[in-house]
Amino acid sequence: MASGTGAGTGTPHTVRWGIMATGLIAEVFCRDLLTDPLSRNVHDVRHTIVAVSSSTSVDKAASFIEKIDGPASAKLYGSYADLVADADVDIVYVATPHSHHFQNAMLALEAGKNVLCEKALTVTAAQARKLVETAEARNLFLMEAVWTRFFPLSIKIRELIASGEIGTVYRTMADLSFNENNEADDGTVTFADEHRMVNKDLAGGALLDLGVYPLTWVFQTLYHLQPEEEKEPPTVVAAVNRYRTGADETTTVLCQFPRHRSMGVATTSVLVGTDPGGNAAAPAIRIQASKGEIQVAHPAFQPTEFRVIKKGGGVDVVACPIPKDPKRNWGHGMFWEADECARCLRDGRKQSDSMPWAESIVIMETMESALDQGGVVYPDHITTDVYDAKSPLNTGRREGAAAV
Ligand SMILES: NC(=O)C1=CN([C@@H]2O[C@H](COP(=O)(O)OP(=O)(O)OC[C@H]3O[C@@H](n4cnc5c(N)ncnc54)[C@H](OP(=O)(O)O)[C@@H]3O)[C@@H](O)[C@H]2O)C=CC1
Ligand SMILES: O=C1OC[C@@H](O)[C@H](O)[C@H]1O
Repeated sequence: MASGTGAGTGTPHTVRWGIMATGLIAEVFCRDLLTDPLSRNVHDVRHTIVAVSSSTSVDKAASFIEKIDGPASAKLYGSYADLVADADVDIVYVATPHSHHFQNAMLALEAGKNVLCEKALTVTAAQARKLVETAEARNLFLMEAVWTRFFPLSIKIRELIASGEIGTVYRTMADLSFNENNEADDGTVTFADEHRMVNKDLAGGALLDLGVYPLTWVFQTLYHLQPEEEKEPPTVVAAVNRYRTGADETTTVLCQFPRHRSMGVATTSVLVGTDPGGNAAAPAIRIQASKGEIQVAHPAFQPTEFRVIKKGGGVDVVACPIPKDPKRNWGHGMFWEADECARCLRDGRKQSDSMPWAESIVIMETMESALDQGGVVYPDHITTDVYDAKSPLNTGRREGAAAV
């Protein structure tokens, strides 16, 4: 469902969020939760933050709620286990590094909580399957937080393709690359080796962090719209260049869908940029079809404009700005995925039609295959699919810290 829904249908359904981790994206997501849904013309759902947890300390949770100008009533926890035990929490937002997603999401599901988990859902496909099995067995909602799928822009593009407006889509090329080169141009990037973007202990690397977005465009245009019985996992051919930390720095993934004679090309890098001049001169995404193509402007994760180009001429430019709540002077676009979670919870749906479990799994399989082909090997303790409530990934003991 897009924005602009539910006007005049009575009291909005309010969802009570528990926030797991207090880093950068948790801050952005929570600021979106705190915006007034009416500022995006949403009338049927609302959000409230009832608890925040930090694995570092209660003080960090307190600073977080202050920083985001969040509700003083929110409970503050110094452990993820305390958060998932809170009876007032309807859904847990997991905002930890990739390495932690499986254990943290399991912690929440095992405690009977619904989960929205940041992308990439897990480090391995087996972990993703285990999360889905657990959610299904416990009758809980689970969704990978691929927020772009819930943008009105994405919905419009999926509708355009489904309506046949550009004919049959045969190829999608999508890129999300950040030029993070150091000024010395010595092949090193601005991230320290310990940073989650390049640190293998945190399942860093271009593909899991950025490449998941070009793959989202490949899948939402070439896979998602196919009839259920015709969906086929792609044949995956990948090339990977590894950074000095062993994580991938530049990765290209070819996805071939033989049944539909279509092909996706997803590229990602931390050494070159999709839009180096910052003027959206080249499209980040090209959805190429028999009667024309759709071009989507950078960045692939937060696009606000696309062009429909018909074979033989004719260009329509479609702007899809992200609404701001004037009272908070804020609007990032993550609220649409939160609205989707709220509607699923309200309606008793355990998975989203726009980001279904099976699709998160097939994308994880695709990324796993690409990383395998490129020789990227992550440490055992973050690739295991054996859940351990006492794993340091759940208790927050940092690498090298004394065992508790
Ligand atoms: N949707 C989007 O646009 C974006 C999504 N992301 C995704 O969000 C997730 C988090 O990224 P981001 O917020 O940038 O990361 P940050 O490093 O800023 O925050 C991660 C948080 O996780 C917690 N954490 C627990 N254990 C560790 C550990 N060993 N090392 C580091 N942090 C730990 C910490 O919170 P605490 O101390 O409170 O427990 C920390 O603040 C990733 O999955 C990333 O892919 C990131 C950016 C944008
Ligand atoms: O999900 C993301 O989107 C925005 C990027 O800046 C960030 O690195 C990535 O995690």
